Amino acid sequence: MPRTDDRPTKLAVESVSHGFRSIGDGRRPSFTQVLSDISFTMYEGEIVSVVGLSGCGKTTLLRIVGGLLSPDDGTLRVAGREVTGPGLDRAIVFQQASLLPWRSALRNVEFGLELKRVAKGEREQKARDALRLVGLGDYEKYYPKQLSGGMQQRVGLARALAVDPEILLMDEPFSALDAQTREELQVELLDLNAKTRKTIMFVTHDLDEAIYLSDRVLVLLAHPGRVHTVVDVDLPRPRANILDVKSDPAFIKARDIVAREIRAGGA
Ligand SMILES: Nc1ncnc2c1ncn2[C@@H]1O[C@H](COP(=O)(O)OP(=O)(O)OP(=O)(O)O)[C@@H](O)[C@H]1O
Repeated sequence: MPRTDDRPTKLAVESVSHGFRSIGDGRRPSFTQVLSDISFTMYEGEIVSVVGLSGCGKTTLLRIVGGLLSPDDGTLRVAGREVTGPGLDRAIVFQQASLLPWRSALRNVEFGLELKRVAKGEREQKARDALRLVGLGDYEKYYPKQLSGGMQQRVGLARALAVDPEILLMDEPFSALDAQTREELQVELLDLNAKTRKTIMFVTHDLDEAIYLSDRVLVLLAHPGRVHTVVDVDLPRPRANILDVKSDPAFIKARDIVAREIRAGGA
């Protein structure tokens, strides 16, 4: 169960269940229960990773929290308010940045602010600040095709941050990047979290990434997806560089526990 905490609750997921109906190829329609009775809480400034075997429902859960899917049952609260659909209080970063190719980096970051109807001058300022925050202050005029994969993902992150969401939802955001760029972005995400105190839900397959980034790791079991356990990561913040952290006994212990819990459920 999630530990209690003095910090304000940013996200409360209460008894969420969801299934998909498929209208198969001439056969009888079927229903698959994908998530069952999921409950957890995230506190302000926390990074919580969601891990579990492929198909256990991590992305489905993130899409429900993002309001892209309506759960069959259960309730979601963001900063105490019940939410039933998408909103600018939650921003999602996917594996691909999906930038608009005809817009510069700055204009891409402005996109969410346009939806929020922020006036032009303020929009540009906020977009510039967000680009600076992700280390791309000098690249505002560049178009997506002129940027590397890592830089495009940074622009996607800036676009999400610019609207100043309560919660950042990240679905394997670094998994398409090479190992070195991935590590750079992990370090930058921790730095960003320290500067902005954003609450971050982070879906990943990579246990090292989950432990390095997170305060807690939510382990889901499959068929149907359900919360098996929540593992606390007992590493201080700010975190040292990845190599030092990975050799820290607390890192090794947390990684072992998470790996064991995933296997225990998958057996
Ligand atoms: N739109 C959909 N229609 C029908 N079934 C779906 C749909 N989306 C997901 N599923 C099924 O729900 C289950 C969970 O999928 P989901 O993508 O959430 O899992 P995941 O844990 O994120 O997987 P992975 O780790 O492989 O990305 C899978 O069995 C998948 O086939």
